[in-house]
Amino acid sequence: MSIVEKSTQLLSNVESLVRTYVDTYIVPKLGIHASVRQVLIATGALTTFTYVISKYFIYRLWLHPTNKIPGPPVDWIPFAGNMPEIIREESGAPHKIWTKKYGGIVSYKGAWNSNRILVTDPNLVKQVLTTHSYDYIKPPATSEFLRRILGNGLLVAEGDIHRMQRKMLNPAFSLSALRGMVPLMTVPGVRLRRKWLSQAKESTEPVELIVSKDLSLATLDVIGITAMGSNFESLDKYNTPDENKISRAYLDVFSVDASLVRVLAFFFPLLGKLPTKRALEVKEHRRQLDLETRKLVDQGILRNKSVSNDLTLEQERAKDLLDLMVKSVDEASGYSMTPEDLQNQCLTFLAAGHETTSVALSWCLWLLAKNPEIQDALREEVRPVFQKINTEHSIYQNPLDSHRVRSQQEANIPDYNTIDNLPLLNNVCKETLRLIPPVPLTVRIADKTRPLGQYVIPKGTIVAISPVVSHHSPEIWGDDVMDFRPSRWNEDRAKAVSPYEYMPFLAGVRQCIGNKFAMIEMKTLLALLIMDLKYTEKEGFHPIKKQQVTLRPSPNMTLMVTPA
Ligand code: HEM
Repeated sequence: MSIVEKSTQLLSNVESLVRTYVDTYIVPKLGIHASVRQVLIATGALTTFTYVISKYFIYRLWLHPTNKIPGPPVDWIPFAGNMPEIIREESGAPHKIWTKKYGGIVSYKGAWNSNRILVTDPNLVKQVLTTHSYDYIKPPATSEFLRRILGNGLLVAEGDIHRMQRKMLNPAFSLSALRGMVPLMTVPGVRLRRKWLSQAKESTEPVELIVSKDLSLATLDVIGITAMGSNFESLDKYNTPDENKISRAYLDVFSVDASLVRVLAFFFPLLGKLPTKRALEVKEHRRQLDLETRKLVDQGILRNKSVSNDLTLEQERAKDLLDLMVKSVDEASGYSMTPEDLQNQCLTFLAAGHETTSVALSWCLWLLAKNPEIQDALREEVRPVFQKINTEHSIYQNPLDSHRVRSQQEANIPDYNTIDNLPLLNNVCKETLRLIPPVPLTVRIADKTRPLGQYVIPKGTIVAISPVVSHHSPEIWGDDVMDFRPSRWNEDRAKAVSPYEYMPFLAGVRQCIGNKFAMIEMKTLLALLIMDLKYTEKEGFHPIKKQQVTLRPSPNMTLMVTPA
């Protein structure tokens, strides 16, 4: 259909809408003459048509300053911009093609032809994420969506509030704090290994396992123990009457769901607010999460009131995130977090912390199943370190009652540095996060009109940053960019990559606060799950990567497992 035909059709649709409006509301009230009615209809239709065409079509497609930036033409569906291909293709796929064709800054269109830019040039990414980071905020609709699930915490805070929260929360994620959390991180890993090993031993043939669900439960247990000092036991109690309400809620909230309503909500945001069955379920889960996390926060506050002040440095190290947050005070203002603040941060850590890591581990096991030699080499590397752990030690029955530092020695649990310095384990984790970054794309909105490179980006423009584009660029990584090759991390080329090109945790002032936590957790769980289990692919199983906040495997990751 040509542009003239499309416009004529649109005008006739607008005219019929205006006619209905005039006949229903204006003519009966005012009793006006037929000829006046005709003029009213014509003027109304023409004004509406002109407004719609000028704003959503002429301005956005030609006159908006971002049109000076090269980019792809819009799809043939009027007002859909480039959304059809974005929705149709795997996350980041169109962005990769555009970057290759148009360069490190690309102009494209969202729903209703809204003006968007994609930035991958590392110097420009740095400007957005570091130099002028507070001038590029999260779009309010994205924050509202995240707030519904993740609470009103660090992830959605902006400006000075973000700056202050970040400063107060940083010590909770310091290396010394993380060192003390390692023994607790092994607890869900040991339990999951035990569960899979006993399932694998049930048959002489490889056993089929849905690994992503169990990984989600195990990572939730890690964050439960290390963030909130609570032993959810999600893994052991899943689908039983004693099931933890927090794990039930998260499992459901993060289940893959790409309903038509969600796709249409890109174009008609009000649809996203409809009280659909799914929306009501999410609301109820959120209510449960609020109740349960509030109980845990109150317990955490009490726990800290009753702790004496003569703690040894060793014990100080072994605190959980909540303990550290309760004690945190903003030096400049003297502000300390209220129970509500603590609850919101905990909700954020629970959701942001477990989902991303479990998704990363699911993809990692899949990549290792596809690359048996790397899997075998990794097993050889981690076995001597992790096989020494005494899994019968009391920390694996009562993690919260054990003295963590003493338990680490008694149970031979490797310490932070030992785990962190295993070279292949490190390379495998980094390579997984390069090839399949759990957060492949994130967006900001320009809060001020300001230059970016040689262009002017007006306030209100959506700015997309896509780690997956640079992670998959042959110019940066070489021709084998799409191969899973952990050894590339020993080579100069990978070592020289800019932090604005390799950014599974993003970069700049809003870089993932949990990045070191996530890396040591991922390494610990992976080592425990690989040391005496062997993973192979299930025949005919081809998971696709679905962006559901994170890049989840769909259907759930399923692998064949045997004892190794
Ligand atoms: C493999 C695991 C993880 C990945 C790939 C990941 C990735 C990311 C990314 C890309 C962001 C930036 C999002 C944006 O601003 O658009 C982020 C932010 C954040 N992450 Fe993570 N994350 C992981 C694990 C964790 C863990 C374990 C925690 C907490 C225990 C956590 C807590 C947070 C928080 C609170 C933010 C907001 C930071 C801020 O805005 O200042 N993440 N994460």
